[in-house]
Amino acid sequence: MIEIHHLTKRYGSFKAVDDIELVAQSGKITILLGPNGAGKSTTIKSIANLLKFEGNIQICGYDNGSIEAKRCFGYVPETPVLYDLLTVDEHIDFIGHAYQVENYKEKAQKYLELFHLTEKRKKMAKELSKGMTQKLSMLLAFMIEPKALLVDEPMVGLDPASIEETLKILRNIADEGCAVLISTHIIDIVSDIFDEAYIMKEGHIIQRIQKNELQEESLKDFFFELTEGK
Ligand SMILES: Nc1ncnc2c1ncn2[C@@H]1O[C@H](COP(=O)(O)OP(=O)(O)OP(=O)(O)O)[C@@H](O)[C@H]1O
Repeated sequence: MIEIHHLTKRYGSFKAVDDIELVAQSGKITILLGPNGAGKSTTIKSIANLLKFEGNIQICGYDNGSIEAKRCFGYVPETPVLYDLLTVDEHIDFIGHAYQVENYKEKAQKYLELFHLTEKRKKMAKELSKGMTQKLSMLLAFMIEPKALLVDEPMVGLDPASIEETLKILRNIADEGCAVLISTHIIDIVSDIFDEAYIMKEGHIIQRIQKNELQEESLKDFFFELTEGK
């Protein structure tokens, strides 16, 4: 579970995120939706403890700055952070050892196949296409079998088949008990798989809604009503 209480992030005097509350439950896909500049990435980076912030964030019951929290969450950033000169296999070895993942090669193999990266294993990160680097970045976060998963704009740069595969994987990961939190502004892609949505605008959470509360209305219509078509 990921719990955020009274999260505020200021850049100078500007509040990019203003006193938000959010809970991403284990076994569920929670989405953070909002127009450009709403504060989604700032929220995700605060959860990943990459930014200084005010408030309290717990991951799996631990303060997000603690080593215990770091061991239990995976993070897929908006722009993949890889080592240009390491191969796909070397990235897998590095993360497998750093997180002390048992049988990490087997776990990675499953995602290499699902993402059609098997024949790229000996390629350096700098030799991969943009979509392939995104897939490698996801593979590295998924193979540690996280209890909480932060995914920032995961579908940018992926082809339609890869988007479908990624959505299936995210659903499976949630069904195995992980708290999956996805930040995105592309509503169509997540409208089928989300369990709960938080809608963010100008640094505030303006609405929280469960999928079964939407009834006839689509998530997109609901979102546009709240954000005035942004
Ligand atoms: N390093 C920074 N310094 C100053 N302001 C920043 C910084 N990073 C983000 N901001 C501002 O904070 C606000 C929220 O930005 P953030 O990147 O969190 O939005 P977002 O919802 O992820 O947007 P997008 O969908 O465009 O990625 C924006 O007004 C942005 O200009």
